[in-house]
Amino acid sequence: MTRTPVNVTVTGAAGQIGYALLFRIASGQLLGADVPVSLRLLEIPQGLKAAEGTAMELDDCAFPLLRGIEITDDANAAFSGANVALLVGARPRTKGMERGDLLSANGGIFKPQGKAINDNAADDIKVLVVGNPANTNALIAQAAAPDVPAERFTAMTRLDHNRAISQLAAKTGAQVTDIKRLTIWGNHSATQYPDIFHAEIAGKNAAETVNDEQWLADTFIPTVAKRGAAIIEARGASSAASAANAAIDHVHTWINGTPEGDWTSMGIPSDGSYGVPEGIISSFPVTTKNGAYEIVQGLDINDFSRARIDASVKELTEERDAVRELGLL
Ligand SMILES: NC(=O)c1ccc[n+]([C@@H]2O[C@H](COP(=O)([O-])OP(=O)(O)OC[C@H]3O[C@@H](n4cnc5c(N)ncnc54)[C@H](O)[C@@H]3O)[C@@H](O)[C@H]2O)c1
Ligand SMILES: O=C(O)C[C@H](O)C(=O)O
Repeated sequence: MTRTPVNVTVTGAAGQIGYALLFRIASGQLLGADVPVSLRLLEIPQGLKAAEGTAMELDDCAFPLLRGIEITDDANAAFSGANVALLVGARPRTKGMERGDLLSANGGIFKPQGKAINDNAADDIKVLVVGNPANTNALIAQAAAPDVPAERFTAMTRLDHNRAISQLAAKTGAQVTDIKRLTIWGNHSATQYPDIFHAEIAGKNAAETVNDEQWLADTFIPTVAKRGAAIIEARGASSAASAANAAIDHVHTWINGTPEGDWTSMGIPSDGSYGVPEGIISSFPVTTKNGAYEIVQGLDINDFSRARIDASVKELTEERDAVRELGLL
């Protein structure tokens, strides 16, 4: 039986994340080895030629699942019939620039794109915002798409999740595959809180296994939370291949489900769980099944965690208030 291709729209397709992402989508790693895909690449006019070059390379791979590539600078065309939208195109943070500075620079991009999704995407559209500040950009896009269920707009904290697993594995000598139930709470920013109190390493509680609150507070949390800045410092450019990898993981898990006994982290519109104000897009522990996600409920939040979740959520409410004042909500 021939399956109808899934339409995947990627914005910022000519950028460095786009370059690391598109070949993996076309090869089947986003949706599955038996799912044909049709790509829509959205760029600004100056990016179109480079996007065409990437499309030539995609053709040259002769990917069996790739059924078409359209390149455009028109958001309405790019999101027409989109089933999955990866909103990557944005201005990346450069050396010394704080993420808060990016709000007004990037906010203007996500409002029209949210409207274009509202007006043109398929009914089952799933949106992942990667472009920073990802949580608040997702909120702006979601607010501009009143006809799309709010929960379809998500922001990427999977890179933080993967970074935290890798750091914890290195500290304990475990394999990354031994680590389960880790959570990123809050914003994709330096205030995020990687929580290991409910995590497990080979079935044992991670915080008890580490048993070193000073390492947790002074090394683990800042290393994970400031990893994006450390990569910029080292590479002179923000993370690209690891960000593309996390975007693949995020969408793949959303569609295909979390493994039994594990969960993942996603930036999603809060329903008020864990005292996070309803509506802001904050990272939570979630399980996924049949293309839908649910917040993991009933976790005990100790004082150490509470203070850090609250600090990141406070930053998110301030970002929301700032974009509201800019007329972006
Ligand atoms: N959430 C995360 O974990 C995470 C991780 C890494 C990077 N990022 C963010 O991802 C974004 C992209 O990073 P990059 O390194 O690929 O940047 P890049 O500058 O290499 O590419 C961005 C691309 O977006 C395009 N673009 C700009 N405005 C656009 C618009 N309105 N419509 C369509 N395309 C547009 C640009 O022309 C450019 O080609 C940045 O905001 C970066 O900070 C997020
Ligand atoms: O922090 C940044 O701007 C880069 C990116 O979000 C990252 O986490 O690598």
